[in-house]
Amino acid sequence: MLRTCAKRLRTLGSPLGQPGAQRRSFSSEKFIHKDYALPNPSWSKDLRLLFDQFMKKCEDGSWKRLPSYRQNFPEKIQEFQTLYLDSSLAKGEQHAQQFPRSLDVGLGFEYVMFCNDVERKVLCFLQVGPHLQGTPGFVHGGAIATMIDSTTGMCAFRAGGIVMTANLNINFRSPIPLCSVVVVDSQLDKVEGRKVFVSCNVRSVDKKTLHSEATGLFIKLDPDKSLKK
Ligand SMILES: CCCCCCCC/C=C\CCCCCCCC(=O)SCCNC(=O)CCNC(=O)[C@H](O)C(C)(C)COP(=O)(O)OP(=O)(O)OC[C@H]1O[C@@H](n2cnc3c(N)ncnc32)[C@H](O)[C@@H]1OP(=O)(O)O
Repeated sequence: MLRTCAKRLRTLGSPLGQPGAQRRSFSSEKFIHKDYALPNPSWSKDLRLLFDQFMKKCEDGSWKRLPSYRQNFPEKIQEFQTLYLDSSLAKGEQHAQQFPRSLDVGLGFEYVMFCNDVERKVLCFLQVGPHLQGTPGFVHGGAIATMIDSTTGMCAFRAGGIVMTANLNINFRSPIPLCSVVVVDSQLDKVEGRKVFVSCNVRSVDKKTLHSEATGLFIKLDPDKSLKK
């Protein structure tokens, strides 16, 4: 698996074999507003198959592919600031990027999310790159938690608007091989006032292996309480 992964990355001209190659400029509009939830040469056959299968399901409108950018659009940041922050945008934050999109193509998280708002589900098809290693040959638990947080967070966001994670509870059942593809499957359980409850599991593509199970509690932000910085 790792060998196939390294081969795909070499085709990409990835920095894996050439230190310093393909470094991005932070200010590059091209990278910031590029939709990363679309196939690129680092995607394995498994990831492409899942992508194609769900793009077909999008045709009748029941499922929707969610685009994904490295940086939120300025108007979204402005809206968030106006509603929830009491201080001005700090210098460093002008270059802030979404954490799961911050690694070079193919090396970290390669993923696409699809949502079904009637079933209140968000699925994430995820390929875990070689820079996400924890135990040799397997994915770091923090990397798994990141994508569980992002997928359940998106599920909560679609139901409740702007939310923050208050609690994430994960059982790691079996390790995820590095460079494999997994399915992160999240489901909205209930909404109680400002509390949004979501559950999630992570399985292999053939569904035979349960890698992780999780529950998340998200709180809808209260515009009357600003977040302190
Ligand atoms: C910039 C633009 C944005 C636009 C977005 C656009 C597109 C993107 C869309 C989607 C992507 C989503 C993907 C991202 C996913 C990543 C999300 C993260 O990782 S977030 C970072 C980690 N989380 C924190 O750092 C939170 C730290 N905690 C807090 O700030 C507060 O505790 C907060 C906001 C969560 C709640 O604070 P309170 O003051 O508003 O609310 P209180 O009154 O404390 O709680 C409300 C109710 O919730 C319960 N509650 C709160 N925390 C709880 C907990 N940990 N366990 C159980 N219950 C809890 C309380 O007991 C209370 O319940 P009772 O109403 O009394 O019944």
